[in-house]
Amino acid sequence: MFINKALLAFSKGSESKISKAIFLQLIITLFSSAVSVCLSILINELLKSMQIGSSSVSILIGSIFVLLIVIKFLHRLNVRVVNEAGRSIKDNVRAKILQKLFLLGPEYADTIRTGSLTSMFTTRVEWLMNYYTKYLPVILSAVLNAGIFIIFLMYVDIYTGMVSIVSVVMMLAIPMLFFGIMKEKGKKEWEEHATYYSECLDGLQGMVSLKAFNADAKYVRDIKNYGENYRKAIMAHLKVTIIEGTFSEFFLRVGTALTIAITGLRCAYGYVDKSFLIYSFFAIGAAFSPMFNLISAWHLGFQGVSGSYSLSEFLDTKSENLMENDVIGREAKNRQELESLLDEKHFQNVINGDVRLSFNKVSFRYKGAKKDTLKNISFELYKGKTIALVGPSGGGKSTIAGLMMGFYRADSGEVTLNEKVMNNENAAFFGDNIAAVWQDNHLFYGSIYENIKMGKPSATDEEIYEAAKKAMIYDLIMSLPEEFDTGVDELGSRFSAGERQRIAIARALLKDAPILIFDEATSALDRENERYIGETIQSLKSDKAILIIAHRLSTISMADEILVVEDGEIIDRGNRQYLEENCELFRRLIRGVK
Ligand SMILES: Nc1ncnc2c1ncn2[C@@H]1O[C@H](COP(=O)(O)OP(=O)(O)OP(=O)(O)O)[C@@H](O)[C@H]1O
Repeated sequence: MFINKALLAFSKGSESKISKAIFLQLIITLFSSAVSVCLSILINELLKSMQIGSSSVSILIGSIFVLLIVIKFLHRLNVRVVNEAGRSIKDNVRAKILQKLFLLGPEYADTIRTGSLTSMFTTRVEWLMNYYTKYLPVILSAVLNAGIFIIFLMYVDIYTGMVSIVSVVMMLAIPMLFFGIMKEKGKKEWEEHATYYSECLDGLQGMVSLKAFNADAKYVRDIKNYGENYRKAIMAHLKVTIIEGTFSEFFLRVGTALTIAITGLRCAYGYVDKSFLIYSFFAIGAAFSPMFNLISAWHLGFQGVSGSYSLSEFLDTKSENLMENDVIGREAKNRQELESLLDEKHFQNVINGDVRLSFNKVSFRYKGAKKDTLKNISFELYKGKTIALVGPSGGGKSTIAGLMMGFYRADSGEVTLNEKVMNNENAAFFGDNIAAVWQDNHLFYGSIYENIKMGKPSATDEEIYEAAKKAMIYDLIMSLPEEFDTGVDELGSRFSAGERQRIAIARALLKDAPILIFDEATSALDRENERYIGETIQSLKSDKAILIIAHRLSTISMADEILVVEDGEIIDRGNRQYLEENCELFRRLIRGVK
C-alpha cells in the first residue's frame, strides 16, 4: 500500500486534517455502497411483490434519494477538507525543508542547484500532498469497503467469497510488482525536472550576459533539449504507469466477471439461495467499483513514495557544520509552531561590554579543494580595533569572514568569541554579535523599509532613518515616489550596485552589533559616497570591533592593523607605514590602488 516511515513522518502536524479527509472519503464510499444495497433490496422487493406503491418500496426509494443528496453534499465538503489537508501538508513540509536548509547554511547551499531546490519545494511537496489527500483516502476506503462486501459474499457462499478475495489481492499485488521500476522512473523524472528548472533559472538570471555574448540562441536550443529530456522522462514514467494500470484493470474486470459467473453458477446448481442472487450481484458491484478508482490513484501513490524518499534523503543530510540558532535549531512540527518560534525574542546574546574575537592557528579547506584555503591564521579583533585584510584575489580574505560568521568550520585551530569556540552550538552567538556587509548583497522582494528593518526587527522608524542617513542612502530613498515604501524587486535589480550596497550598509548599521565586517563593502561606490561612508565607519571605530576587507587606500589607512593575506597565509602584518617600508607585496598592492 506504499506506506513507509518517511511518509508517516511527513504527516506530522497534519494528522487530524489527513484523518478527516480519509474519514470523509470512507463515508462517501460506504454511502455509495449503501445506495447499491438499497437498490438490491428494492429490486428484490419489486420482484417479490411486483408493486411499486408498497410502503417498503417507498421507504427504499426515499432512502436512495436521501443518500444521493447526502453523497452530493459530502463530495462538496470533501473538496474543502482535502484542500485544507493539502495546504497544511504543503506548509508543514516546506517549513521543514526551509529549516533544514538554513541549518545546513551557505556551505551546503553552494553545492545544490537552484532548480533542484525549487523542484523540492514545488513538485515533490505536491507529490506528497497528492499522496495524503488523493491516494491514501481512496485506497483505504476502497479496501475497507471491499472487505465489508467480501465478508458478506463469504457468508452467502464461501467459493464466491474466495474468488473475490483472490481478484482483489491480485489487483493490489500488481502495482507492487512494478514498484522497483516505478521508483526508478519517478526518480529519473524528478532529476530531469530539476535540471530543466535549474537551466531555465540560470538563463533568466544570466540573461544580460547571454545577450551580451549573443549566446541566447544557443541557450534556447539547450533549454529545448533539457525540456525534451524531461518530456521523455515523463513519458517513460507514464508508459510504466499505463502498463501497470492495464494489468490492474484487466485483473479487476476479470475478477468481477469471474465472481459474477461463479455466483450465477453456484446459484444454478443450488449452492446459493436464489433470494441472495440479486444481493450478491450488487455486493460484487459495490465491492469492486471503488477499486477502479485505485487504478488512477496508484500513480499518485508511487509519486508520494518517490517524493518521500528524496525529501527524507535531503532532511537526513548530515553536516558537521550546522548553523543552529533559536529558530532553526529547534525542530518545529508544523508551520504554526515555526511561526511561534520566530515570534520569540531573538538576539538575546548581544555582548554589552568588551568583545574579543580570536583566530588561533586556524586552517581550513573547502570540501573537494586540493589544498588548504587558509593556513595557520591567527589574529585578535576587539572593541576599538579595526583590522584590514588585504591581498591578491583568491587569497582567502572572504573565507576568513565566512569562518567568523559560522558558514564554515575550521579544520584545525579555533575561532573564539569571548572564550566561546565557534561550533554548532555557539554559531548563533557569533551571528547575534556580528553584522556583515558583503561585496554582493542580497536585497529581498518587498520594500526598502523591510529590507533595512531586517537588521533589527524591533527598530523604530527613527532608527531606520538614522541608519539610512549614516549609509548615505536616505536622500536617494526620499527622492523615490514611495520613499521608504518603494518596492524592491527580486534581487534588487532596479537599484544600482552602489545603491544596493548602501541599503545593505544601512541594514548592517541598524543591527548595531559589536562586531562589523565590511567585505569589499564599498567597492561599488563612487569616491564621494565612499568617503562619507568611510567617515561613518571611522566614527564607529572606538565603539566597535571592525574587520574590513579592503581594496581602497582610504579604508586601508583607517585600520589599526593590516594583515597581508596571500595564498591562504598571513605573510605580513602591521600598520600602513611599517608595511610600506617592509612588505614588497603590500607596496605592489598600494601602487595598484593608488
Ligand atoms: N565555496 C567554495 N568552494 C570551494 N572553493 C572556494 C569556495 N569559495 C571560495 N573558494 C576558493 O577559495 C579561495 C579563497 O577565496 P576567497 O573568496 O576567500 O578569496 P578572496 O581573497 O576573498 O578573493 P577576492 O579578493 O577575489 O574576493 C579561492 O581560490 C576560491 O576559488
